[in-house]
Amino acid sequence: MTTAVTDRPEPREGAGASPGGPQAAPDPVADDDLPAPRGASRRLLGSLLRPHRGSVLLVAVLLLLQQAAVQAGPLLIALAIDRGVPAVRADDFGPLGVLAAVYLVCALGAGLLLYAFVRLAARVSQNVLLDLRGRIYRHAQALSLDFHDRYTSGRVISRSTSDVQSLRELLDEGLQELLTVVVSVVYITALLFYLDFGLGAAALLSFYPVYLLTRSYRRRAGKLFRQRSTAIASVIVRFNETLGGIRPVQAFRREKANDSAFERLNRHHQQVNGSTILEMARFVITSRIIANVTLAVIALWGAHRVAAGDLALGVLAAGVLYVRRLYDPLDRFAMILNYYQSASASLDKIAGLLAQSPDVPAPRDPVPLPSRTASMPGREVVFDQVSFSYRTGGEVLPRFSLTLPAGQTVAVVGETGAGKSTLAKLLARFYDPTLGRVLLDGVDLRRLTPADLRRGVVMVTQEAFLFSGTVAENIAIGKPEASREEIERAAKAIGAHEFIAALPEGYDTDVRKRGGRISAGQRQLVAFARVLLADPAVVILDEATSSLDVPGEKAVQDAMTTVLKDRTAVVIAHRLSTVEIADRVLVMDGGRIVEDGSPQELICGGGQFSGLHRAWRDSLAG
Ligand SMILES: Nc1ncnc2c1ncn2[C@@H]1O[C@H](COP(=O)(O)OP(=O)(O)OP(=O)(O)O)[C@@H](O)[C@H]1O
Repeated sequence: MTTAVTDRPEPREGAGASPGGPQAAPDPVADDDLPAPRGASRRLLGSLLRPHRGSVLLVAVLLLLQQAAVQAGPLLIALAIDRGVPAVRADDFGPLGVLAAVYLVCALGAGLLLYAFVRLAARVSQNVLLDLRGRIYRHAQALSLDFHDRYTSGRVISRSTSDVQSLRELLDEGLQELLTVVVSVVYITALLFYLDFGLGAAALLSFYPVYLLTRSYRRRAGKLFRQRSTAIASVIVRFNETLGGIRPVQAFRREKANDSAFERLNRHHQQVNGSTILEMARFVITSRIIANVTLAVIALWGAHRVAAGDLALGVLAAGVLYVRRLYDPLDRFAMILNYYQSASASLDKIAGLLAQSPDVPAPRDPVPLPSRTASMPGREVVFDQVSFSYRTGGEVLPRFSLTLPAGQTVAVVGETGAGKSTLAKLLARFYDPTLGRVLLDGVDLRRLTPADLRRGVVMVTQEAFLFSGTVAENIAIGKPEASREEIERAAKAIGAHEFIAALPEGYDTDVRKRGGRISAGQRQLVAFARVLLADPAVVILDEATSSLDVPGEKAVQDAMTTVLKDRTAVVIAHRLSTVEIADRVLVMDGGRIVEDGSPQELICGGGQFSGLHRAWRDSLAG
């Protein structure tokens, strides 16, 4: 994929219909829930756990052993009451001593096994989350600009933060308890049947209302958890957009309006959250009622049977203990189901994101670019019968063909919305043409490897973007293996060396977020040095519309001339002074190239450009 060495906010969806174009179709990507194929979440979970199969199996074995040790307790107590105590009455301390020793071993063993289980389970879950976060990050980076135009970055952040977090809660806290509950229920029911068939049957019967309750809770809470995850994503999106655009927010005094919009989203999140808590409270209260009724019935019925000599006292004591243990985790079960519901809603959303495929995929059968000698200026660019529509709008560029010979500097001018940036983005392969081909030295851009494309074409957009890191690191993005000498040479050629050397730590100065510590013109210079170092055959420059201060402008203009030299260059020109350095000018209007010629030809030609040029000259004279 082409390196966008600088960045510029893209128009949002819906802003893009061409004048008179057909109405935009509803956009599935505009929703928080991206469509995913059936079973995608399950497959995702499977693929995350598969590398840890061995550990997962060991975790299961540890849990089975640990629960066996824990659940042996009441059985040993029953034996102690019914066999150990009568033996003590007959002065035989042996059986009770043995039972006490076994009890102790079980208690200690259960503790040790729990420790091993928690350690191993934590390691598996941490590795799974590490893998998942990495997958989301890599996938989001690989998705095309078209996707990011429509699915805001806040949503991607929400996927890799709050959604991964709910999965973490399930894996770290919920899953362990869920497995413990399931295993203990199986053990306890079996033990109750072993102790006394009636007790086992009574416990089994009481599961039915619990099952009905759980089913209805899952259904209702599932819906609420989806809503909650969407609501928190909206809060994150709003945060992200506000802070990402903090300059316009403050410039236009949008704080109050933003506050109330945020308040609405925040309140909605609070309400949905409140509903989930209420739903959980309903579950807990009802399950306690079921538990207490079951316990009372078993105790009364058991006492009656003990009195009738039908049941041993120790068995009743163990039965009551087991039934308590059976229902004790029910309170936590609601919480576990919460984790589960919330995590499965999140997993669906993550699977939806990961199911999106890039619109500009890397080729399966790449074609290498013809080799280029140092003396060759740039590469030839051909737009062959190209037309283009954005996915959410009508046709923006009707079919056209265009050849840019190697080494030519082409200025593209035209009214706002004429299609200049779209043309440039097709050349940078941010998008693929709807019809036709874009060729670089005769090779379709779609057939180039990402590395060849990166070396072939670089686009510098209006807002020179600096990543956090040092100035040197920011320049080296153009060529990661570059030495310090190469970096400095590029900066010197661009005319950026003086200001960089004057920074507190020179090239090692951290530019901080978005290069806030250096001026807009200086950022532009760093971005140019980056391109010079990358040395692409074709450079596309989306010239800044904002005027810089006069000395700054001169420095930027000089740097631009250096960057354009000896390569094929496409400049989206907002200043007519830039056009003067071009070999050729393309005038665009409504997505069509309406004039094409050298600056002199067009100035004398009496078309749109000559009018624009006259107006510019007049404004300079005035
Ligand atoms: N991501 C997008 N999705 C849908 N339509 C878009 C998108 N980006 C641009 N458009 C539409 O395509 C048309 C051409 O836009 P483009 O950005 O290429 O114009 P431009 O000449 O570069 O304008 P400017 O000088 O203002 O940057 C416009 O109608 C615009 O609304």
